[in-house]
Amino acid sequence: MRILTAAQLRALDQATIRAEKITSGELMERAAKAFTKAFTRHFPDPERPVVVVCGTGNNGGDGLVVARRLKSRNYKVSVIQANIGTRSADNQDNFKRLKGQGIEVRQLTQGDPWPAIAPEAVVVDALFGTGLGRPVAGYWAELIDYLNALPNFRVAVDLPSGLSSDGPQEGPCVHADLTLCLGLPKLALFAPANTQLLGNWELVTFPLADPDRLHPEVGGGPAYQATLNDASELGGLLKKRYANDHKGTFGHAFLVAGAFGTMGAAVIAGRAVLRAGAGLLTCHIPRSGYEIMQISFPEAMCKVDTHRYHSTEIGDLGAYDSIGIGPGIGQEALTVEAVRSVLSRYERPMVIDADAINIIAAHPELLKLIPKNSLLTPHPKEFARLFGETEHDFARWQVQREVAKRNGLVIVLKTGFTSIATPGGELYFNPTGNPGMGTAGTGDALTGVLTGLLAQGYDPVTAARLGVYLHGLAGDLAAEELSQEFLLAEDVVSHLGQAYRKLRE
Ligand SMILES: NC(=O)C1=CN([C@@H]2O[C@H](COP(=O)(O)OP(=O)(O)OC[C@H]3O[C@@H](n4cnc5c(N)ncnc54)[C@H](O)[C@@H]3O)[C@@H](O)[C@H]2O)[C@H](O)CC1
Ligand SMILES: [K+]
Repeated sequence: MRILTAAQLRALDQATIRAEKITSGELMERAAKAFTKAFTRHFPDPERPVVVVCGTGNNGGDGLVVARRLKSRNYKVSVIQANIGTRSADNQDNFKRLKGQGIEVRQLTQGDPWPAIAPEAVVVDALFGTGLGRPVAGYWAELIDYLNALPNFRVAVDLPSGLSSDGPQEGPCVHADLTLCLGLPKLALFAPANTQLLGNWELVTFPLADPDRLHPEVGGGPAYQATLNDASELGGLLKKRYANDHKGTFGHAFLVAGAFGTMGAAVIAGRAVLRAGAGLLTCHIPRSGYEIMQISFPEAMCKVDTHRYHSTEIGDLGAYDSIGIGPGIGQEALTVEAVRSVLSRYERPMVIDADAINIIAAHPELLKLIPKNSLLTPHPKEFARLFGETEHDFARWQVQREVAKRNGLVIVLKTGFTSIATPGGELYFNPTGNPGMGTAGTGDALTGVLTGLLAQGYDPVTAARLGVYLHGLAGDLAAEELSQEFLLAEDVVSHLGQAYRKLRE
């Protein structure tokens, strides 16, 4: 599913109107109908009052249609009409259509005292959407502050009013508890800095033209800025398994992980390699980790380092279909040389994580040695160490894209909505995962999953998109069953099976 800028969304609306020979009013009706359906799912009790706060653009127009539709379902709905500027045509039409419906409308003009809102009412925020042209100021900014100070549950239409859809946040913004985003996702939904403003967000879909056909109309560049990975597309990327397939078919993975005191990282990542479906796994570990590995994870083969506590000399790599390097390896001088040697000798895409990333950050000349199309999986701090600090989420995505393209790498930036930048310049966002996965070892599990997918012959971009999705979905299924608080990395790994099953459905 494509992620569009506000300008691209406007062009898409026009393309839809032309292609389907409908009016803009009919498109607004579609959007508001889909919103109302989602809203009534969240708030099924029509007795609970709903106050729709409408602006004068099309976001306000949506709000007016929502009010009319809720009324027809017998909801106790009223409207506060904020007279911000000139009404859009569809706002005007729908304002007229409210007459005679028995809906109370209160007018709010600059300077008026704040309207009273019963504390149990759900406030529907329809002041501004994607048409926001500048930060909200003056009286209307104070209205936003007033709404934010109320105890009411706030549901945003499309976006919380005041939110910048395509760039860093400036100015006041409604703090929504729930955002029902219309049509297609906007970049702002994925920015960690916006988490508090958006509350939970959901996408409310309705038929729109195909954005991939927009190109000529938005003038140059791709007609979308990023893509949200969805199950229907990813499910189709899963490889089929055939009756005569065997261990060899699914690849031999090699994992360089663990050191004295961090052997758990090797165990977790190793399990994830095989649970993701690789045929064979060899782990390179320091001598003191040998028993730990063999006892806790008998399915793995072990290559033991000459050093008791660290990995220092890594042997022949020719036999392996994929390599994962980094979890728990530490940053000893001898380990730095071991990493350097693996990067220079291996010629296929590999997975680079954790301490291997920190080693590369401390020795930037290593960046050039990374085999093309390898996967790097930094979290934000590791990303900053590698590629520098950025001012905001949007600048970081820009840097992520540039470094992925320039170095021919797949960069997996691990956040709430993990982003994946590809050597071809694409940016993908992942929708699965939950805060319960913020626990020791889940990153090691991701490294294992990605290494396991590469071993099976998935191309690196597909491996990244699928691996991040499956890992997050496994975490979601585990949290559903066990609660977020209880979750351990091993629960994520042990739910990979259900995640595969669900994705294949
Ligand atoms: N395909 C869809 O998803 C559809 C979504 N729709 C909704 O339309 C809005 C966008 O509507 P638009 O009229 O372009 O803009 P807004 O209503 O967001 O607000 C614009 C309005 O406000 C003025 N304005 C802008 N910034 C400020 C400011 N800082 N202070 C004061 N006034 C400001 C501006 O001049 C306009 O008058 C989208 O979000 C959806 O909710 C449609 O229903 C069609 C289908
Ligand atoms: K809004």
